[in-house]
Amino acid sequence: MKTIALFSNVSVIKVYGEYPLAVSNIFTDSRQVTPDSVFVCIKGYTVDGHHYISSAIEKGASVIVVQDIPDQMYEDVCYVHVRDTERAAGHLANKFFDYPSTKLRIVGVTGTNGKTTVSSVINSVLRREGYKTGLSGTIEIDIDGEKFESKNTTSDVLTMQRMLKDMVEAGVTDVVMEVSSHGLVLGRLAGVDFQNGVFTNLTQDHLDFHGTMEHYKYAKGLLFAHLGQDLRKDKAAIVNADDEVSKDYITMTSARIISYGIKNEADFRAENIRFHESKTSFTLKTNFGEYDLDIPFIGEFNVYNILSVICVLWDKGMPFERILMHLKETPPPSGRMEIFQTGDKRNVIIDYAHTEDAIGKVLDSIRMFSTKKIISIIGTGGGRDKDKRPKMGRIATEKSDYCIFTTDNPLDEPGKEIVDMLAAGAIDDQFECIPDREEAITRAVEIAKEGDVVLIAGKGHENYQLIGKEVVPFDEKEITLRAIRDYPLTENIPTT
Ligand SMILES: CC(=O)N[C@H]1[C@@H](OP(=O)(O)OP(=O)(O)OC[C@H]2O[C@@H](n3ccc(=O)[nH]c3=O)[C@H](O)[C@@H]2O)O[C@H](CO)[C@@H](O)[C@@H]1O[C@H](C)C(=O)N[C@@H](C)C(=O)N[C@H](CCC(=O)O)C(=O)O
Ligand SMILES: Nc1ncnc2c1ncn2[C@@H]1O[C@H](COP(=O)(O)OP(=O)(O)OP(=O)(O)O)[C@@H](O)[C@H]1O
Ligand SMILES: N[C@H](CCC[C@H](N)C(=O)O)C(=O)O
Ligand SMILES: [Mg+2]
Repeated sequence: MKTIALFSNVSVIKVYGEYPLAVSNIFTDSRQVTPDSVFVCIKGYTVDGHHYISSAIEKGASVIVVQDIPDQMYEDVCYVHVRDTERAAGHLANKFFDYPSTKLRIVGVTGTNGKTTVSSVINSVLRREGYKTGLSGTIEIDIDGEKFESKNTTSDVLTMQRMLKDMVEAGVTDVVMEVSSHGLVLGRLAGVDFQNGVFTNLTQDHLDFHGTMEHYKYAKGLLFAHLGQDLRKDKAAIVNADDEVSKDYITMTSARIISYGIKNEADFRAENIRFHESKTSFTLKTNFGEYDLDIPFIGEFNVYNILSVICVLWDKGMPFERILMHLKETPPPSGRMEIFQTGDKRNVIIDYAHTEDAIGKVLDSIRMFSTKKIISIIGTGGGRDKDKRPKMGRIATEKSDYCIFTTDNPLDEPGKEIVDMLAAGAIDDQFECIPDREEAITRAVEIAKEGDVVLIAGKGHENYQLIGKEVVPFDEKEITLRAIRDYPLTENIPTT
């Protein structure tokens, strides 16, 4: 692309040297740089991209975008000084990849919990119906069935625009994207033209990053601001009528509003909900009729998730009977309330709950069909929102019969510190602390009796533990099966 054209929308303070006629690519990571490309220096939380200018030039970068003017400048290299390199990266990426989001119908899903579940189900139903789709979120990036690793729930602005361009080239028409609060405030979604914004819920998480719930609420609201005020584009915000915060989000957009809920009045409302061991039934009330529905999901929270899915699919114009037909047969994504078939009479559930709200709701759901004891394994990540730890410990002890507090990606934080903070919230002494997660799982299986439920919370689909700087392979299913073999039930006396 012509360099002058590429920079036409960027607020440039000064250009040192001359723009080369054209550039071949853009990067924010020096390790990926290829010849004749643009390298944008981003000041990160860990390092400053300006430190990698030499390395980017060695790899052939011909334009360097800086926020701080370097002491030494090489001849033959063009330096572009801007006020904010992160913002510039958003403009450059959109321009370079030719505004791919405007060629796609994009659904953005935000909220503290439920984003992966909702996005995955929307994507699966659209595919079953024959749409060519793209999915991006916590578990993976999936372009019409081809899967790629996803480093973040919402990718950095360059990965985002490159991914959307790849989706356009693959013939994708509809995209479902998880939108994290970090993604919204860190400019990762700059320029993304959403057709739908979905709000699941807002409860405590990520206060290490956002500081207060008010800032966290505002961050998620930015998705609805992204939907914009241009009424020539047909856009809809899909909000949870039972979450107070929806009122604030409605004021942030002029898009059409579609609401769903269970308690309050809503366009799509679930009534007469019946919970079963491996499915949930309810009556869906709409302005155009009532429908009975069975979904292969457990828990009231999943009724909310599926209601939001219905709103999106309906807004896309999918025939209603077909939506309902597909939903009967579309399972949850991996590691979300997954009943792990071990062949043993101890029941094991693998779930991704890592907030107070999710743990409480998951335990309530299990309690609804479980007549024996619930043993929960609860952990949190190192360095993250420390304030949520005692709250997670409290709700877990309140709603389980026994808890084992452990680690879940401790990073550089000592495991003991993490488990002690979880235990600080315990309401009784029915718990123990085992920082080593493998030992914690083994212990839970060892003490569980026939019919008991072992809930392994926090990691869901993750097949690793982040310890220090290491990514240690960690397979909860393998560990569980080993524990079942090492501690067979016959040695246990069944609970009465
Ligand atoms: C706090 C945070 O968001 N950090 C993100 C940030 O990392 P960072 O600021 O540490 O980056 P850095 O390592 O300092 O690097 C700065 C710059 O130097 C460049 N660099 C670095 C090294 C090098 O050799 N050469 C080089 O050019 C980097 O490419 C980068 O441009 O930029 C990285 C690249 O975009 C992100 O992957 C990283 O996410 C980390 C992994 C992370 O854990 N983020 C979490 C907090 C997060 O964003 N979570 C949300 C989910 C929340 C939810 O689910 O609700 C998410 O969307 O994932
Ligand atoms: N609507 C909901 N309300 C409360 N808890 C939920 C809801 N949906 C799912 N959960 C719980 O939260 C966990 C995470 O769900 P999911 O992965 O769908 O959310 P997410 O928003 O994508 O999370 P993350 O931000 O960590 O990627 C689930 O395993 C379940 O325990
Ligand atoms: N999206 C969540 C993932 C948490 C997953 C859990 N396994 C942990 O590491 O705490 C976050 O960024 O906090
Ligand atoms: Mg997710």
